[in-house]
Amino acid sequence: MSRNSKMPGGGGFAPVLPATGLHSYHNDSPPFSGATNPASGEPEPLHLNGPDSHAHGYGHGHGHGGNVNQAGPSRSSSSSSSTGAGNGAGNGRTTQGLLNPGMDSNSTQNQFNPSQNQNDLHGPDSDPQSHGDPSSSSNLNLNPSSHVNSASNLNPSRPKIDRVLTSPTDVSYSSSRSRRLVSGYMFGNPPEEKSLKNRRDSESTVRRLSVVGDDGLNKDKGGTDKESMENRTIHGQEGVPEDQYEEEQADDTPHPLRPRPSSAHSFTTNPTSQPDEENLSVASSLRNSPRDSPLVSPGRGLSFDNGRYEDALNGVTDGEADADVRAMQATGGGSEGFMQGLEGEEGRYNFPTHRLRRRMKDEDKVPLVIVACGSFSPPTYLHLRMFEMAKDEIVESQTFEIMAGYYSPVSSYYKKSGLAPAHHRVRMCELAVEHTSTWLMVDPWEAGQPEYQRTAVVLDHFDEMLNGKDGEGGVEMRDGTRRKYKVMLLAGGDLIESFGEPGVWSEPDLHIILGRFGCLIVERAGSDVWAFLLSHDILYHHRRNVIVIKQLIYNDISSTKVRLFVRRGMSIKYLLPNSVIQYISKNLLYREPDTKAIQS
Ligand SMILES: Nc1ncnc2c1ncn2[C@@H]1O[C@H](COP(=O)(O)OP(=O)(O)OP(=O)(O)O)[C@@H](O)[C@H]1O
Ligand SMILES: O=C(O)c1ccc[n+]([C@@H]2O[C@H](COP(=O)([O-])O)[C@@H](O)[C@H]2O)c1
Repeated sequence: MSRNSKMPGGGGFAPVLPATGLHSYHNDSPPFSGATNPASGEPEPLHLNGPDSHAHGYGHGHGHGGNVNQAGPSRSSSSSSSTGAGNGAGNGRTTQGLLNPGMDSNSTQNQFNPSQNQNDLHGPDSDPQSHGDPSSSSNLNLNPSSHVNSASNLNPSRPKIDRVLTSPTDVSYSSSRSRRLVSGYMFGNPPEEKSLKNRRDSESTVRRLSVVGDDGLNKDKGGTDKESMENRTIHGQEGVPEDQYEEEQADDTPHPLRPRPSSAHSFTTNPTSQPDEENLSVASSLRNSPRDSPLVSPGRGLSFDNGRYEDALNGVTDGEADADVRAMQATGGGSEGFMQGLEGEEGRYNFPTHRLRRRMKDEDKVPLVIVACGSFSPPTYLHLRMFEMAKDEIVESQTFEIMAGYYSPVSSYYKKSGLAPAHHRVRMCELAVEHTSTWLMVDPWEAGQPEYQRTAVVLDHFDEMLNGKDGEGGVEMRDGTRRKYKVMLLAGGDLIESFGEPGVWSEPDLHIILGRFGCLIVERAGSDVWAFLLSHDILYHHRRNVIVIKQLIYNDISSTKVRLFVRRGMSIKYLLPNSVIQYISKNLLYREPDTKAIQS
């Protein structure tokens, strides 16, 4: 890989590929590698289809009270991946109008803000401070509850989910994502006929509580003045991102779960420092003799002696081969209560922030949070590697600074063969990252929803959790101002190729995902990402908000095959973390044919 020359403001120019005028961070790569505007991380202005083009695709179905007419002209045009932006551009109408003919196209409540459209299609402003302006979110009416409403209205005539699949085996399903159409979803799954209100009410309370934290500046707690708002930080949980550990330790407040110096062992959690002898001895005792190690307490999860480093989620670990002693652990009861749908405090949703960095090392860059949506049934080393590959690419680009990464396992209502129940998949993802990563976390929100949530909704949820409303969230800059986290979707090439499958994704959602958020795409053997990017109009349109990641060492561990191995009694060791293997074994997962695998 070649390092790109640095742009003013800390960004990097990717070399221009002569034939196309597009950019790549790799000299040997086809031309899609996220030549984003370095200041904001957003694409530079695009004028593919003239000024009217943005009318298409943005007035989408989200947040509508009304129904989306999928049979309308927009759907038929969007059913082909190659007609996306192009077709819509010509008609000069908003998709909102097209999708919902009964609605007044001037209705601001249900319409996209034209300035947002402008931003998305013609490149958002280059001011990092205004990036991800909350107004755009509110104008887009993308809050999760409105999405849920719109999701439930996308196709009111769709049948209810049949949660017991009568489908072929995983293998046949995973061989092509188009098979998912066979399994019955279009634009996600049909909603359950449950009232979301109670859950949502408590959820929004929880959200306020968990995101703002207990600095007393929460509106609900009386801190509503401007100064208070400006000083707000996201302190959902007590965890301190790894690289802030030393810094924040300066105040002498011991972190309840962070390793504390003791007479027995002392080591630093600063990942940038070289491991000292003590670090090495702790780490090596973990690696060499897991069961005897003071770090490992079978049945209780990883725990340092004298409670110095506990697994608050009480996970199963058996000497994770690659356990990282610097890994911050979540506090509280984890996601278990929430995933079980318990009432009250026990079932409270907490947005995990224990590894979220809240300050930047290089404020010229754009603070980035990476979100991977998927089934993770089970999570494998490939899923962990995806994030590391993305990290390398991001570092190379010099445009962004990674603040955290999240898995968002899909709920049990996603109609795909081979899904273990959502609570198991959340727990497996937690186990996979708990001791092996210093920057990855698992958000149980999507998995715990009582109906399927589309990816655009999920990304919007992250945006809200991270950046809050009314400007209280985001990253604190040295001058006291706040900058919004940019949220990007991390996905494999095969998932991206499903963008082109008729009826799977809604075109307006793709504009949201690619335009407002952005995508990191990991190449996957068997899918030609480059060709697809060129052929898909919406992807091409947002190409500067898309970063393609080359797999320099190909890894094609497949969850489908892992499930089959389990069923056939074959070894799955070294394909996924030990803790996950043990969890699968303890909970007897994947023993049955997949037709029986989906239960809540
Ligand atoms: N080998 C791979 N290379 C690149 N991306 C991958 C690979 N495997 C999975 N992904 C990506 O990981 C995310 C989650 O994938 P998923 O949980 O479906 O894993 P999977 O191994 O493909 O599972 P399954 O076999 O059940 O389809 C998706 O974005 C998917 O594209
Ligand atoms: O938002 C949509 O319309 C949509 C359509 C198809 C798939 N998705 C998401 O894509 C992900 C696919 O995951 P997987 O495991 O099937 O690769 C999962 O998170 C789904 O919710 C999302």
